[in-house]
Amino acid sequence: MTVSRYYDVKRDERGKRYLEPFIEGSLLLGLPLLNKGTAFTHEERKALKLEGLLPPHVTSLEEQKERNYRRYRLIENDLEKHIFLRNLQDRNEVLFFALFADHMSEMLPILYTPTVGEAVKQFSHIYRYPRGFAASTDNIHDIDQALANVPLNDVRLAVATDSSAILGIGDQGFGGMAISIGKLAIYTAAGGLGPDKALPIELDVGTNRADLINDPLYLGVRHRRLSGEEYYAFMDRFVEAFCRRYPNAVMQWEDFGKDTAFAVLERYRKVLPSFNDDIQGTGAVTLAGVLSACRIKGEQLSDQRILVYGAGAGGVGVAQAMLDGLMREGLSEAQALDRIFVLDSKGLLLSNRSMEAYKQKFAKDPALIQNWRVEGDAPNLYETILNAQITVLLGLSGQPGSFSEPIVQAVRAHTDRPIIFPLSNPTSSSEAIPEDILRWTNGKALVAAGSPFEPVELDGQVYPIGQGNNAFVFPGLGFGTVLSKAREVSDAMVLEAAYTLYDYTSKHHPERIYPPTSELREVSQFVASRVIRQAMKEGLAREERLKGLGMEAIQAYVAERFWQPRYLPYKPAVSNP
Ligand SMILES: NC(=O)c1ccc[n+]([C@@H]2O[C@H](COP(=O)([O-])OP(=O)(O)OC[C@H]3O[C@@H](n4cnc5c(N)ncnc54)[C@H](O)[C@@H]3O)[C@@H](O)[C@H]2O)c1
Ligand SMILES: O=C(O)C[C@H](O)C(=O)O
Ligand SMILES: [Mn+2]
Repeated sequence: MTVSRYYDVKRDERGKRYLEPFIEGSLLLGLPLLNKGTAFTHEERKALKLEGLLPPHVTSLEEQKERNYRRYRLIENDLEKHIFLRNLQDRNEVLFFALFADHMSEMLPILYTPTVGEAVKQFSHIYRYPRGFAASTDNIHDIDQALANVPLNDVRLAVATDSSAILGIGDQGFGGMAISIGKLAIYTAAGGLGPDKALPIELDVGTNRADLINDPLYLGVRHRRLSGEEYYAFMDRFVEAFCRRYPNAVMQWEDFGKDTAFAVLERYRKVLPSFNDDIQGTGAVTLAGVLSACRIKGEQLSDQRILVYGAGAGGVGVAQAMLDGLMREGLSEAQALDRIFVLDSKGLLLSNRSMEAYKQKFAKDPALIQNWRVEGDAPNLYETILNAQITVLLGLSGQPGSFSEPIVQAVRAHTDRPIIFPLSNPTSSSEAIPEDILRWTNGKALVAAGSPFEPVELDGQVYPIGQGNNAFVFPGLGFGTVLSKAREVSDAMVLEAAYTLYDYTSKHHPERIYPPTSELREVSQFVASRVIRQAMKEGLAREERLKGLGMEAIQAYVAERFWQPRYLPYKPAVSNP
């Protein structure tokens, strides 16, 4: 099997990798995985029939980066910057990833949250060039044929969304493809996954947005979303065909709304190694951050009383992670549940009202609130904070501004150093602005947010704002699963990712809640290594080469396989005289 229909990656006598293309001339310049642009050497130009098609001067990768970075810096609008970088990715992937790697913290908010949210919304209007795989109600009946058209033969990790709950901006129809593309760009830039091993996928089952369907430029199928049996018939067909085409691939489910997220995860997690980023990745990243905040406070997680605001994929995933963390500190499940309070749009979850199955574990016995002072049927956010003496407030509601000053002061009534994480994305959905929380609490609150925020200056002191985003977990979790060839992504592997992030932060940044995003690559390598070790411990790893390796050897194994943005030399199959 070759890596792609259009080329293969081989090793020479000395073990050095090179590209063997099956196409030549201008076709090569049109494929972003093969194109080097002006960096093709004179020898390569001759051998590949590129002479005359490129300017005479051969440019180095460094010079190409410089040329593009200069243009990039002249663009003022973030969405235009996103479009510029995406165009570069669609022209020349090595150059794109080399540039991204050099400017990780600067470009992350452009390629990923929050600007990717705008790219999702505008997808059909800013569209330029195809990328990834579009499964839809138009091709699901010939899905094997459609998948056979994908030129990549060795996909190891796919990110798929049905676009029903993109970030906090809801149903986005076909536009969700931009999220799958964005997540995979991080997998390559920070997670070590080769771009030829990655496949972004949009599962276009329709949209319930009339404005999209009525937009003449809209690129998705024009009907309401499939639901119920029809939806799962679509998903079953897709998953079966995907496993036939890519039997070695791991799947990351992304931005499925609460009505499908839990069901899809459970339905397929033993069919193919897979995880839901919003449930599991978010749970892990939040647990790591709350543990770090506790360390800064000089307290234990079990000293806290935790409120999770929002009970969808993110909220329930976070509540479960808190439960796991509390039990690791020695609490029984019942004791741990006593410290966790989950609210949805109707208020505190109470077991005497009907609710979706995935919420039920966190619902409280109504007897608990008998002596609470409450005005409506169920305690609201403010009432729960006061009555339950909350010390940790976690926002996964997508409700901007819901952590107002009275809410934050209510938490402060129970602790001098409240832990407050408005985790909803993009920036416009954040439950609060970190600067406000710090001002309201005279800098005492321990704050992290889902979207990036500039450091806050208050009374001469500078507070960096950690980014509590699953980007600190999914690249390492996914790449570790790929490298270990794990049969499944177990709950213990996800939890291991959380403690790895926590350990990394404790060691390298003891004063911070999360590391700076410039260290995403280091974090991801460490997470991948410990996820591999955990998969081995549980007997899930199928990679023979890992047998008997200790932690140091596993780390070396990961580092060696970490994809680097460097041009490989070309050696055409038919040698030229
Ligand atoms: N920081 C991160 O890494 C991260 C990860 C996942 C999700 N999130 C954020 O969490 C938010 C929700 O995403 P999701 O995937 O859980 O979506 P979802 O559709 O699965 O769930 C949304 C939930 O929001 C809650 N909600 C809605 N209105 C509310 C209200 N008025 N009061 C209280 N709760 C209300 C409901 O409980 C609902 O279930 C989004 O803004 C998303 O960006 C952040
Ligand atoms: O995409 C992000 O920035 C994080 C998370 O997956 C989300 O849905 O908000
Ligand atoms: Mn998401």
